Amino acid sequence: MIRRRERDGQRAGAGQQADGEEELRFVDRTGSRERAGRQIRLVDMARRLPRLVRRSVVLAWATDRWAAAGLLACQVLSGAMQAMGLLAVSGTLAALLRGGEVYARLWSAWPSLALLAGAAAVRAGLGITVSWLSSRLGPQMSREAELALLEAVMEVELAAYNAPGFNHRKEAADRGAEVAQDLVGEGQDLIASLASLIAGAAVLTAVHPLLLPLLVLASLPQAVAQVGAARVRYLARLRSNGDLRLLSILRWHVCDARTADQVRAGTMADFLAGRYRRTTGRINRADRRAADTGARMSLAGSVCGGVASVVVWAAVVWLLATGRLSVGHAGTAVFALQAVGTALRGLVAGGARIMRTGLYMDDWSTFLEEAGGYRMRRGTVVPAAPREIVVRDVVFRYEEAAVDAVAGVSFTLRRGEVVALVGYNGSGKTTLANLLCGLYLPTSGSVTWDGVPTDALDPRAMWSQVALVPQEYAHWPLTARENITLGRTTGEGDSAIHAACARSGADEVVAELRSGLDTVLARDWLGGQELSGGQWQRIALTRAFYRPAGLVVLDEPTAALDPLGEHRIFAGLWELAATRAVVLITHRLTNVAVADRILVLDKGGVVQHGTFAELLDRPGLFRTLWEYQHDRGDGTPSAGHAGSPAPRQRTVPGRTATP
Ligand SMILES: Nc1ncnc2c1ncn2[C@@H]1O[C@H](COP(=O)(O)OP(=O)(O)OP(=O)(O)O)[C@@H](O)[C@H]1O
Repeated sequence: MIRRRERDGQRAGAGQQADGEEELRFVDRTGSRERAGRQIRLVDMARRLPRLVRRSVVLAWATDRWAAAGLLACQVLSGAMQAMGLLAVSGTLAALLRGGEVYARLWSAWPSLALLAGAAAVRAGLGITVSWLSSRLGPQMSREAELALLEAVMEVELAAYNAPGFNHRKEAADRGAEVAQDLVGEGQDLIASLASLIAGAAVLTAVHPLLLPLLVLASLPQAVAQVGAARVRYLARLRSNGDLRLLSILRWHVCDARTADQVRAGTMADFLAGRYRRTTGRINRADRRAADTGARMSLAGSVCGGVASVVVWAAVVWLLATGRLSVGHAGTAVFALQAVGTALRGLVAGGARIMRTGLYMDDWSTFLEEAGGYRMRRGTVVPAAPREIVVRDVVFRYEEAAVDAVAGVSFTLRRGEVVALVGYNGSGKTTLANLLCGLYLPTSGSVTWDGVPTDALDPRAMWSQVALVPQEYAHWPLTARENITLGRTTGEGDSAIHAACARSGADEVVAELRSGLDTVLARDWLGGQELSGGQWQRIALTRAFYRPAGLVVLDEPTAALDPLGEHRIFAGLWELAATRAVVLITHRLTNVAVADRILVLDKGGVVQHGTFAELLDRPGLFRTLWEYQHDRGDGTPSAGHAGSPAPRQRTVPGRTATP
């Protein structure tokens, strides 16, 4: 019956609301984790526990070896103290129950009493030490795990972000890093329970060998129930992962300053709250189902455990009645039975918890090992600024896409050239630029930098030769200086930054900043300042002017600029291209007049190429696009559109007629 409920829970979490309404849900591939979660059983747990405890010790050791060693020593000592305490109980009872005068009995019992008090005091002290060391070690372990995850994420191929499976694995790993700190407490509880169990079991066996096996058998029903409840809770959480992700994204969009105006002006509050409420409703239903099932399992386990305990106590009474056990030993057995019972329950409950944490940690460590399956495995050739980038028959298809984003493109880009990419939305311009930069690797065909394919180049060395200003550039919450240098400084200091600002038009922006280049470009920070969209774009463009890179890619570089700002950028483009290869992507066709060559893309392929004048002269997609933009009502294209930069006259040495 319990199994059937677990299966029902899975169906309900798979994408359909209880009221039958279909709703947008994240792709959430929990297949392998689901299988792992279903394996949480007593036998698997017993098999995996040593490995999990070892992992917790190794992680703790790597984080802070003194704290880890201290914790282990405390637990071993605590177990020894427990055994000593139980022996002292036995000694005390034996002395007190012996015949004779009461003062004499008390006198003979006092060494055991003193030992009992001493052991209790030492255990209390050890408990405080354990909690002190654990609270120092736990958060550190999570931070170390987070850092390792960040480092792994920065080492993956950019293409990974287009794969739903990768994002899911990354989030599962994130949860693993978050719970890494629980491993300390859980590992400690487990070691403590084990130490108590060994101590209690030794004493119990010494009292009578029948008692320990009986107690273990009596504890089994509760153990099975607890592990079952842990499995149900883990699986419920796993199946709610997609919804939990949706909630965190909704929260971010509702609270973020950049979307706050649209939430209000778009009167989206009720819509977003409704979506949030429905999602939490689904999670709550799954949680409630798991809690109910877990409680039913625990109840069944407790009832069976209760009946089994009666058998154990009956055995003690029988041993006492038949003279197989002295009264003193029977008293010791009572304490030892309680101690061992508590330790066994602790062992199982702690085991179930650490098993669950272990599954999350598995997600984390698997991610680190494989970087979500997308670790960069490129070559080691260190390139100089490229003289020639050759694109040959390049095809690129995004993971799980039905069609190619770039379909059989060939052309050559040379140092000193400005090549413009134009075309409809979604025609593959940005993807092609990312292929030139080696951010993506071709599905087939090749992109070579001076004869070396991009997958054979050392990626960091290659990207140090790339200055990319994407359509959506980052607004780093850093100083203006750091926002321009991106952490890469030259020997020239601020003078190089000011020179780049002068070329991009950001000099006016920096001049108005409260602390100049030291101003943090985010209002949230003390003394920070926020910029307008166009001011941010000038800062982003300055990055390209500042960076000593051989390839510059500008994707819609002036979309937010005023006409003066735009004029400055395009007037400075030839100067920028003097020592570099420049790729320009823009929908404002008047601006592509500055390019030496224009490639017109449609559905991922190059359908036209040529100079600005050549393309305007011929019928084709470029002229159609031009007419859409500049049609003056009489159907004639306005080739001499006022304000458009003069077509570039300079020729590039070695330029070929082919694209
Ligand atoms: N991350 C992605 N995952 C899957 N498909 C993508 C991704 N990015 C782009 N695409 C698809 O690839 C195709 C080319 O997109 P690309 O961004 O290169 O076009 P573009 O010409 O730069 O468009 P725009 O002019 O709108 O910027 C489109 O069909 C798009 O849907």
